[in-house]
Amino acid sequence: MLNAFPRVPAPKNEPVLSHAPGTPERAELQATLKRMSGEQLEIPVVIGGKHVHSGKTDTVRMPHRHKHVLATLHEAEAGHVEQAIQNAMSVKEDWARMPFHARAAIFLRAAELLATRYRPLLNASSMLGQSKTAHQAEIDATCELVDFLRYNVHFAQQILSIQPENSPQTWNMTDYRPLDGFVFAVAPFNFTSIALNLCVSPAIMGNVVLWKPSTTQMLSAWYSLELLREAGLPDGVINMLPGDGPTVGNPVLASPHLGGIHFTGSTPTFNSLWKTVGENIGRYKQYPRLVGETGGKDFIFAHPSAADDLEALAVAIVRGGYEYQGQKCSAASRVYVPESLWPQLKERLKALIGEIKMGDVADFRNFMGAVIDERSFKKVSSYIELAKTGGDATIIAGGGTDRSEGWYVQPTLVQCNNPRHRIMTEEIFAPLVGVYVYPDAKFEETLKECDQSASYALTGAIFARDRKAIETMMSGLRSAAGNFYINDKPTGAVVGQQPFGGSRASGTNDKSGSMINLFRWSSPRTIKENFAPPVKVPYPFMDSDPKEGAV
Ligand SMILES: NC(=O)c1ccc[n+]([C@@H]2O[C@H](COP(=O)([O-])OP(=O)(O)OC[C@H]3O[C@@H](n4cnc5c(N)ncnc54)[C@H](O)[C@@H]3O)[C@@H](O)[C@H]2O)c1
Ligand SMILES: N[C@@H](CCC=O)C(=O)O
Repeated sequence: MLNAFPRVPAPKNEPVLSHAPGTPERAELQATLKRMSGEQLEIPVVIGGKHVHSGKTDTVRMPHRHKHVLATLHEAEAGHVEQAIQNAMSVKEDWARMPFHARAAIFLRAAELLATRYRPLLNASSMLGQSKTAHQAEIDATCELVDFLRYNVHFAQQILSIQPENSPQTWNMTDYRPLDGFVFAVAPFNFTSIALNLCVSPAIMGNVVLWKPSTTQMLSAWYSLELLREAGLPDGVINMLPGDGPTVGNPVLASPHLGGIHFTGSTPTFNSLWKTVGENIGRYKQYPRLVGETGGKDFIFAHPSAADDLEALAVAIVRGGYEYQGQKCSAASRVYVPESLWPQLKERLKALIGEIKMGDVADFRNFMGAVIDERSFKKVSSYIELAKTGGDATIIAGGGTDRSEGWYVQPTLVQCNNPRHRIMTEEIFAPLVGVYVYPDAKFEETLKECDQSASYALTGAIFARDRKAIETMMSGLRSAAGNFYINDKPTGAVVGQQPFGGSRASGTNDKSGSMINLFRWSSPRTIKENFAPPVKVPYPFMDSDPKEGAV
């Protein structure tokens, strides 16, 4: 019992630890990597806090050593989905009625645990299971997830405090109820933080969630759920349903209790979920909210006036394009360069790419690990083959692949002679960057090409010194990216600083890690209380004046 509406602690972005040689965090992480590499977890379906071993199993492997099994996971089937829905609906009222400060405390405690004891666990599991380097794991699995937890509590409190005007004798209120039914959170493989945040943001607003992580993210997903359990999350608020997409998804989407989908993943998958919801629309007890952050074909566009910033441009292309093997929805994957800059830039890119070390992420000298799985390896290999044999394209750097031990793909740079080349327009989601070199005089024409040639609009970056050119690019590319960077790479959005999301085929642009996203998980009720309700029917103007007669 608490007779107060306390302010939540002011959030600050979690500092990124360097893991440099000699630091305590490096020693702790290395010890955890060693221990986890020697274990083989058994990951269950989790319903109402109970661990269910379905018996239908799959394996989680290291992408960079694909024979190494890290975990066996039990896959959920239709019966488990039904149990999970029943369980979620049975705890829904209790969770929704829990006072905000109590819900908030659970997520704040989780943030604290993650910033300390769970840090090496989440970092190591993301490194081993998703092939992230120590730095990429730290900025995702620890820092961004801590930020999501703390900022979402802060944003939720701000929302609750947004209240309507009052008038004499009346008091008006907005009651931020959770949605009717449950929320289905469907997660991609590539970000540990995003996967859990898909659950946390609806849950902080009082919703119950069915969570379907990606099979290739299951190791870090398991430790993420353990984190919330240890922080005090009641059983059933988040039920975890590992497994095949449609096997889990179809029965969930058929439930009359579906209240919303919180999705991050590819555009085709979100389209198929949306289509199924449309087909099932008559079944639902409410209109499900559909929130989806999807694919990208993110650009870097250089203006001739970036000549004095060539090194920054080259580094932005390399970091933006190849960090985490180009498997960020925000990764730079098409670059537009003026002819005047290309000869010098090309040499710098060749040199920088040539220095990149790729290999086992437990070896901290490596800048890149492997791509996530065989499907991804085959997909990017087919684009490399296209570059080699299809004409209209030249491989400038990289182009090699090796599947013998891990799913390794060299950082690859391909010059395309046609701005509509498939490498310049399709999401590949791997370390492959396309470059189109344009005549300086065709700057504005090429800007239009950049805006129109891909169906996505997630992130984009421009490089220029000339302020007039910056303004022209800002306005010419206004609809081409939901996150727009000036003289910076297009990746690395920070919660609270650059709310993240895109439009067109990149999603509903509900800006994860912001108040905008949290609003989607609430069904507000407006309440008016009248302290002096009228006690007679006639209006005052009808009161009869004895001197007035009918006109
Ligand atoms: N815009 C963003 O914020 C953002 C962030 C991260 C990743 N992404 C995108 O995610 C993609 C990469 O992730 P991925 O390969 O895991 O995506 P994906 O679409 O293959 O899978 C995403 C999730 O959907 C599930 N799924 C597939 N079919 C389903 C169905 N019928 N019902 C229910 N669930 C189903 C998968 O099992 C997985 O958990 C890229 O396209 C990337 O751009 C976008
Ligand atoms: N928010 C991340 C991208 C997430 C997508 O995979 C970034 O800004 O780089």
